[in-house]
Amino acid sequence: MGNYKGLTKEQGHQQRARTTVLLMNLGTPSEPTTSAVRRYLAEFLADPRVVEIPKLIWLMILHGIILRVRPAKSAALYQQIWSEAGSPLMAITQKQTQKLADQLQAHGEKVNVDFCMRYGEPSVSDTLKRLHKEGTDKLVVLPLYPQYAAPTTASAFDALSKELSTWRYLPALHFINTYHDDPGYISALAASIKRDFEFHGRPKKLVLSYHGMPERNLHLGDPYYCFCMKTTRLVVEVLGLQDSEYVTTFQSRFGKAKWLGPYTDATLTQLAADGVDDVAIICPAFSADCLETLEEIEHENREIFEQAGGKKYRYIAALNDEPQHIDMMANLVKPYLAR
Ligand SMILES: C=CC1=C(C)c2cc3[nH]c(cc4nc(cc5[nH]c(cc1n2)c(C)c5CCC(=O)O)C(CCC(=O)O)=C4C)c(C)c3C=C
Ligand SMILES: [Fe+2]
Ligand SMILES: [Fe+2]
Repeated sequence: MGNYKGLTKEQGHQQRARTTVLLMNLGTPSEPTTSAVRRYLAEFLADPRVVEIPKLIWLMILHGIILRVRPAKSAALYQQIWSEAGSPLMAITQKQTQKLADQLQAHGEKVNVDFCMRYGEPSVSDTLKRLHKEGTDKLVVLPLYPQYAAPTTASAFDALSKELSTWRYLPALHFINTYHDDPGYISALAASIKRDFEFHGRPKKLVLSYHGMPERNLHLGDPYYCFCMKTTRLVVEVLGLQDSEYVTTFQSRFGKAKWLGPYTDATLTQLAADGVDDVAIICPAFSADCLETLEEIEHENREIFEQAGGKKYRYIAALNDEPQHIDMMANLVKPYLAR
C-alpha cells in the first residue's frame, strides 16, 4: 500500500483476482400470495423494455387497472405450481448454479458461480455488490434466455449497467447475449425430444412453443422471432422431421395488441379439430420450468387441446438441471474464463 497507510482492506486492489460466472434469470414472486405477486409484477411490468407504451399512460393503466386485478389471478396460478422448494424457477436456477459450479471446478477451473434475478430477489444490485466485496474482478454473465430479446436479454444488461454505472472500479465483463443456435443447446433439446419419442412413441405433431412478444417489436428490429425460427430449424434438422411433423407457435400473450403468431392455444385447438389428436409440446425459450410452462402449457393448454377433441398430450420438460444443459452452459462460458 506504499505511502497510503490509511487505505482500508476494501481498497487493497491487488487482492481482487476472482472470476465469477453469473447466471441471470427473470425472477419470480417470493411467495404465491397476492401481495408478493403484486410487488413482482409492479417491478416487472414497469420496465420500459417489457412494455413499450409511453411511460405516464402505461403507469396509470398499470397501477389503476392491472395491478388491482392480475395479482390475485396470477397468485392462484402460482399456488398450483409452488413446491416445497418454492417457485420452480427459483429452485431450478439454484440447482443449475450449484451444478455448473461443480462441473467447472471438476474440470479444474478456478471460478465462482452465482446467480441473480432481473426482478425481485436476489437482485442484480445486491448480488453485484456482494461479488465485488468477495473479490470478483471479472464477470462472465450468462442470461438464461436462449433467444436474445430486448424485453429479457437487453433488460438484464440494463440492470447490470445501472448498478455498475455507480462503481469506480469496474470488473472485466463478458455478456453472452444469445445462444439460440449453440450446438450444445440444440443437441440438448434434440436429445430431450428423442428421449420422449423413444419412451412414448412419435406424436402426430411436435409443437415447439416459444414465449410470445408483441409483433411490433419484430418490426422495430428485435431478432427474437428469427432466433426462435432458427432454433426450431436446427432442432428439427437433427431429429430429421418433415415440415408436416412439427409446428412453431408462441404462447403467454399479455394485453390486447397483436403478438407473434401463430398462437399456441389456437394452434392446439385447430390441430385437435383437424384430427391431429396426439401431440408433444416443448418450450425451447425457457431454460427452467416456470409458471408459463408448468401452468400454461402443462395444464391450461392440455385442457384446451382435450376439450377440442385431442387425446394424447405430452409436455416435454425444460432442460432445467439436466447434465447436457449444464455441459452446454459450461462450454458457453469456458472461452471467457482464462485470465
Ligand atoms: C408484458 C409483456 C411481456 C413480454 C414482452 C415478455 C417476454 C418474455 N418473457 C419471458 C420469460 C418469462 N416470462 C414469465 C412470466 C411473465 N411474462 C409476462 C409478460 C411478458 N413477458 C408476465 C406478465 C409474466 C408473469 C406471470 C403472469 O402474471 O402471467 C416467466 C415465468 C416467471 C415465473 O415466476 O415463473 C418467464 C420465464 C421470455 C423468454 C420473453 C421473451 C420475449
Ligand atoms: Fe414473460
Ligand atoms: Fe402465462
